Parts: sequence; structure tokens; C-alpha cells
Amino acid sequence: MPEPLPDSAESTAVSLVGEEYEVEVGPVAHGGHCVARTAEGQVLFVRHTLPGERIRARVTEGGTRSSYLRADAVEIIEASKDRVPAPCPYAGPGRCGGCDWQHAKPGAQRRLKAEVLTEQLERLAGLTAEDVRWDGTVEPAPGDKVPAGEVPAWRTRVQYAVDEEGRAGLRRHRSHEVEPIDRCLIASPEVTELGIEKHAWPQIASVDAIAATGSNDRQVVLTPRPGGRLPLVELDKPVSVLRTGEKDKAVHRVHGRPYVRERAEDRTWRVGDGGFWQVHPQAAELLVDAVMRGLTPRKGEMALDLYCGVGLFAGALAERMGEEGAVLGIESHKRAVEDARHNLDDFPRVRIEHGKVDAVLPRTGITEADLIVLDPPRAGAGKKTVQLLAGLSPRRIAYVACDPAALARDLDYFREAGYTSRFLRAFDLFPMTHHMECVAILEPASKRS
Ligand SMILES: C[S@@+](CC[C@H](N)C(=O)[O-])C[C@H]1O[C@@H](n2cnc3c(N)ncnc32)[C@H](O)[C@@H]1O
Repeated sequence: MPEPLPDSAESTAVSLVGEEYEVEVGPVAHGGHCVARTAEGQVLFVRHTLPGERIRARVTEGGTRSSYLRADAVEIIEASKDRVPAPCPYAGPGRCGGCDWQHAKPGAQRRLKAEVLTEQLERLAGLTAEDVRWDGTVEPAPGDKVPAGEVPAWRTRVQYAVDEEGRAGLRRHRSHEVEPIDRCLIASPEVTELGIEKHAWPQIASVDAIAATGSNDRQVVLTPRPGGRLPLVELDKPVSVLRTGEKDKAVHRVHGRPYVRERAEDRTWRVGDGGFWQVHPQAAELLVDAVMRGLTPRKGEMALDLYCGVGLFAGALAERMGEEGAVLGIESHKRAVEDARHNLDDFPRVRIEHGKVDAVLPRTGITEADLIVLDPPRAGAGKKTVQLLAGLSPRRIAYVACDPAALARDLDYFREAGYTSRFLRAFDLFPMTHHMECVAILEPASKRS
């Protein structure tokens, strides 16, 4: 007999966790799952399946009164032609939550992501691929083509969780539980070489492993368990070690450099304290190229790089706009601001301001900009920021987005504010997962007509 849901607002709701339903699987949905319906009409979001399959789904979350249930495909009755045996031994119902599409052919993964982007644009913004001038494809990163049955090893940063016994692994889907692993197939060879999985990590809650692209810098950031002391770290390769503070969450140097040096655009980028840098080794170059092709910066222009991290797009813009050009970057992470200033100190007309975009931008007194790049975190920029940006009357805007839902919402705000898409491109910079990266180039709607 199903148990009552302990955390349900509905006192009469009955948990359906563990119940099984034989269902026909419908379309893919944002988040790495597909939509199905029980015979009673209740919506299921099912992982480990593909559109068109007939499966047995086992409920993992939800009850009789839930607006939807989450489930895993535990038996594939009729398989999709896009299905392959998952190359990773840790993928599957109840196992590692890191990848979503281990069981799908690479081309099919990109089609699924394209369907998700299409659906999000349509449902959240009423936009078609034609409206945003997108060719409907998700482009693979060059170099990610691997023989059938193999997996591109792209992840240059991996956050390992550590279980009670000190074993490194990855978190199970929507869980704090750890799936101990011997090796992550999508980790880059340089991360794998560190041998994090081979070591015991007593008193540690998580280990962030970073292998820089284009330099030999390797780093681990350790987060101790409450009251835990740091173990002596001796890894297979020389690494710098940082530690996250228990109370303040500040990052402290244990040994080695407090930063790694990444290479992109023929420059070296210092990234400190485990701060943001694109995870796929080709992402920085690929995104800069897409953004610059879209913006076509001219000598002497004035540009903004918002949510600028360590200054990647600011540097690329400054390089192209020459000595007369000027760039203002805005970034909320203090250490990233210091790094951006350091990385771009050879450009006298680049200024980096510290703080949140919507608070700092009005204070700068800037009333016009020629070009804007914005690369916000997953939540997107939001209506207020979009209105601020449109008010600066840029001739073009490059929106770099890691979440298709936030992109769709913000494109809708931009449309309201008079900016439409000149083109949109989507990139598969997170193979085997449901994530993707998009670049939308916007211009005043008046230009388009
Ligand atoms: C997706 S990263 C982009 C970084 C950079 N453009 C790059 O490609 O390396 C987003 C950045 O925005 C910063 N951030 C988050 N919220 C912010 C806000 N409200 N205002 C300014 N920066 C913010 C984060 O610290 C992070 O560095």
C-alpha cells in the first residue's frame, strides 16, 4: 500500500513512489526527461527513456494529488532507434545524476536539445525558429566526434561528492546520496589523471577538480565536512589546493597558486578561487567566435561586457575595437573582478566594475553603448535588466545563454523593448547531459523591417 506523502501540502495525497506504469513515451522536456501520461491522465516526467519508446516507468517522486510525477524507465519494452547501451557503467535509474542522455546516440542527443529549445522558445515567448533566425540545429563542438560507443571526454572541471566512507563519486539525481565511481567518462583526460577517485577523502564533503586548458595548471578545491580537518593531499599530479571555509564559504589557499591559467584567444586568463570558466575546453573560443561574428565590433566603439567573469568577452572586444574603443565590464564576484582587471591590464580603456549588473549599470552614468554582451547565470537577466540594456540603444546585443528557458523569457522581454533576433545559434558544449549553450544576436526591430 503506498505511503502518505510526508511533505505534501495535500493531507489526503497518497505517495505513488515505487508504483509502476506501462506507458508510451511522448516528447522530450527541458531537464533531461520525456513526458508520458498514466492511464488516469497524470503527467510523468521520465528519465532514462526516449520519445516514442514503450516502457515500464517507476515513480520516484509525487503522489495522487501532485500536478506531475517524476519517474525512471526501469524496463524498455519497445526501444527507440536512437537508443544505445549506456557506455557509462554508473548511468541508469537511481545511479549517477551527472548525465541525462548516456543512452542516446550523439546525433539524437543534439536533436533532443533542439526540440527542447524549440519548445521553450514557443511556449515561453511565442517565438518560432524562423522568428529568431535559428537553423533549428544544435551544433557539436569541433573535436567531439568519437567512434560509436565512446564518449567525448570534455569536462575540464568536475565536482566530486564524497560519501561517509570517504569515497569520491557523483551525486545521484535529485539526491544528496553519492554514487561512488572509479572514473567519469566525460571528465577530460587531464582531470582523470589527477586520480581523485583512487584516493580516500576522509572529513571532506566535496572535491572540485580543475584542469586548465592550454596550461599545465591543475587545482583541487576541498570543502571539509563540518568540523572536519583537511587530509594531507598527495595526488598523482602536482596540483594547487584550495579549501572552502566552513562558515564564510570563502576560499583559502592551502598550497600552490590560488588560481589556474586558462588559454583562449591567444591570451592567458587567470581564474582564481575556482571561479567561473567555461567547462568544455573549446567553449571559450567557440563562444567568442560566435559573439564576435554576430557583433562585428568596429574601431572606436563603446561596448559593455555584463556578467563578465574574468573578462573573456571584454578582452575579445577590446582587441577588435582598437585603442579608441572602450569596454566596461560588470561582475559580481569579487575575485573574478580582480582577475578580470589583471587579465586585461594591457587595455587602458577597459574598466571592470564590481557589483550586480542592475545595481551598477545605472550608477555608471552611461546612457548609450554601441554593443552589449551579456552572459548571465542560469536564472537569466530578467525584465528590469533587459529594459535597462535596451534603453542604451546598442546597435547589437549578444546574449550568451546556458539555459533555454531563461533565454526564451529574456528574448520575450527584449522583443517588448524593441530588440529582435538577427540570428541564434545553439551549441552542444555539454555532451551526454541535457545542457546546451546558445548565442542570440539581437538588433533593433526597426532594422529588421
Ligand atoms: C555564465 S558566467 C559568465 C562569465 C564570462 N562571461 C565567461 O564567459 O567566462 C556568469 C557570471 O556572472 C556573474 N554574476 C552572477 N550574477 C551576477 C549579477 N547579478 N551581476 C553581475 N555578475 C553576476 C557570476 O559571478 C559569473 O562570473
